[in-house]
Amino acid sequence: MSRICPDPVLSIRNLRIGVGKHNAILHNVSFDILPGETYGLVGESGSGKSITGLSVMGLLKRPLQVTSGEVMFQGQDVLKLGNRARRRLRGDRMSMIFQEPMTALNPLVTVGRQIAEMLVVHRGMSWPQARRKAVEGLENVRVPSPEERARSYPHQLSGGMRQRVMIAIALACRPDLLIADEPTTALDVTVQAGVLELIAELCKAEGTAVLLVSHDLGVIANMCRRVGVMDRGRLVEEQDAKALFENPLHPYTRGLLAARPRLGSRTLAGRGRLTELDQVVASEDRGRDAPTLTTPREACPEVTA
Ligand SMILES: Nc1ncnc2c1ncn2[C@@H]1O[C@H](COP(=O)(O)OP(=O)(O)OP(=O)(O)O)[C@@H](O)[C@H]1O
Repeated sequence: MSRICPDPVLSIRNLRIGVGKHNAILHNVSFDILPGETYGLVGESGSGKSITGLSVMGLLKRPLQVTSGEVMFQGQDVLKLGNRARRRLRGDRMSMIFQEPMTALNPLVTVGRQIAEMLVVHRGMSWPQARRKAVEGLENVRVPSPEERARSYPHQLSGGMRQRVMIAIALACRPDLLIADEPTTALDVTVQAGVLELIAELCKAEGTAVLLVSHDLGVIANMCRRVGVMDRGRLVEEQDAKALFENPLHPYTRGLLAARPRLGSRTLAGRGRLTELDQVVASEDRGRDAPTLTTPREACPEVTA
């Protein structure tokens, strides 16, 4: 029996990004994301994860620019679209959650209005209708007292609540692709797991594909079906998450895995994020040494400098 493989929602082909036209910092990156799939991009700081996500959204800022390649979104090369067409896609069929919601939220506008605005702009709803939907959106992301919170300004909410608002904005128009760039890195460990679970649950319910950018292998292991590993602007390995953690092929990936925090002799990757966080919190409670961290290159000398 033959299986029908759906067309990818996102297909990046030989993407190169440079500082200006010549100084390449992303080199021929290619990967696909299938509808409803959560794909993880992992790698050290500066490896090129964020600029990959930003280029899909059309949010790269000068001096960075795409110098060659294709970013096919639902069969259309978004790099060939004009600014207006890209703005129409953003927030509607593709959206993004950033690490620090305060930089993405408008501090002068209530959160309810910021959610409603997406529905007015992209769905043509009236303001009263969009406002009702915004309250529903806040309820969906489990913001308590959503009616009241809709009238709050971002600074009146906690970091975790602000990130939930960002998720409500990003998912308001039921996008086909969500790019989540380190969505929980800025949050307390106690709220990180809840926010990740929320993203996973809502995207699963809507069939939204997710590009999850993270340096945290525990997060990637818990959330993603497939994983791409980035090292200095190159995608050096791509595997199913389970296979990657059990049998990493590239020396850099082996280094990355060896460099992850360890508690005692047990490794953390491949186990639930909640379990990992529980262990970290428990070890801190007991006043043990914090997990030791090394860089992948220190941990795995095979990796070339
Ligand atoms: N505005 C910019 N001008 C010049 N170089 C930049 C700019 N923004 C990013 N870069 C460079 O692009 C490379 C990739 O950066 P990117 O932010 O994508 O890394 P990352 O893997 O997401 O790391 P992090 O998790 O720290 O953000 C880095 O070498 C960085 O110095």
